[in-house]
Amino acid sequence: MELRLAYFYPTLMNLYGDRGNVQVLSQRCRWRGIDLVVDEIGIGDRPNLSAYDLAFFGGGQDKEQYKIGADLVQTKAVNLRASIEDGLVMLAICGGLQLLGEYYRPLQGPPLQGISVFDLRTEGGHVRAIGNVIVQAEPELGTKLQLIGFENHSGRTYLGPGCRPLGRVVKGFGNNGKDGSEGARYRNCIGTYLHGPLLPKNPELADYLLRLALQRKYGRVDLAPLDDQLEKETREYVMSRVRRPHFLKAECR
Ligand SMILES: NC(=O)CC[C@H](N)C(=O)O
Repeated sequence: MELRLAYFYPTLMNLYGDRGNVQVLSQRCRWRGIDLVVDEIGIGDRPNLSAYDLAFFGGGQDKEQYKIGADLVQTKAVNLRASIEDGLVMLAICGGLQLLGEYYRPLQGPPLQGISVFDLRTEGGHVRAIGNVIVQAEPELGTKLQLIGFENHSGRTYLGPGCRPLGRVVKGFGNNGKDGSEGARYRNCIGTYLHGPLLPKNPELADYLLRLALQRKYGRVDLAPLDDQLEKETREYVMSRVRRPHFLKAECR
């Protein structure tokens, strides 16, 4: 079996080792004899996204978001929106999540237009949300699934009725520090503020994405279980040390 993954802006949108998410998907496929072909999609590229099963879009600082923002809207929005409607499985982290919404208005500088895959809007806040996060995933992802990660963002994201959250914040800040929501979901597209990178610490989520992609492409899912003992020990260690989030001034970006 073969899956193809479109990796958006890998050199610019790669905060806190977000690239590790793609490495985890590749390795978990390899261990199961599935070939994951990764194509890097950069500024100016016009990929035929209907040829892909998965897509990944990492986080970035405001300055990187400004570098790719116009390209995303002008050369990729139509194709990407259509593919997500068609069931493309996508994971977007932090700055990527924000640009899949309607807009991100940073604290300084003009607003960045998003591509409205998600019904959400993001406003820059005066203090950054920084710290470890625990999220209780929504039941569709697994009734007992808790996700862990690290957040560092100025943006406060507010979801509209057209998308659901990825989960509820147990510890940390999440989308906006007020309504308890974290991340967003629309069809097979998941967005989250969790860096870390996310998937090495949350292998269940990696397999959830692979299952969706295999189901869509082959109509069946055959994912052999893996030995995740090391990942489980890492999670337990991190969870035992998660404290309340702390905040720095926005100028410290
Ligand atoms: N960690 C990130 O991807 C940051 C996203 C955005 N620049 C913000 O500060 O909100």
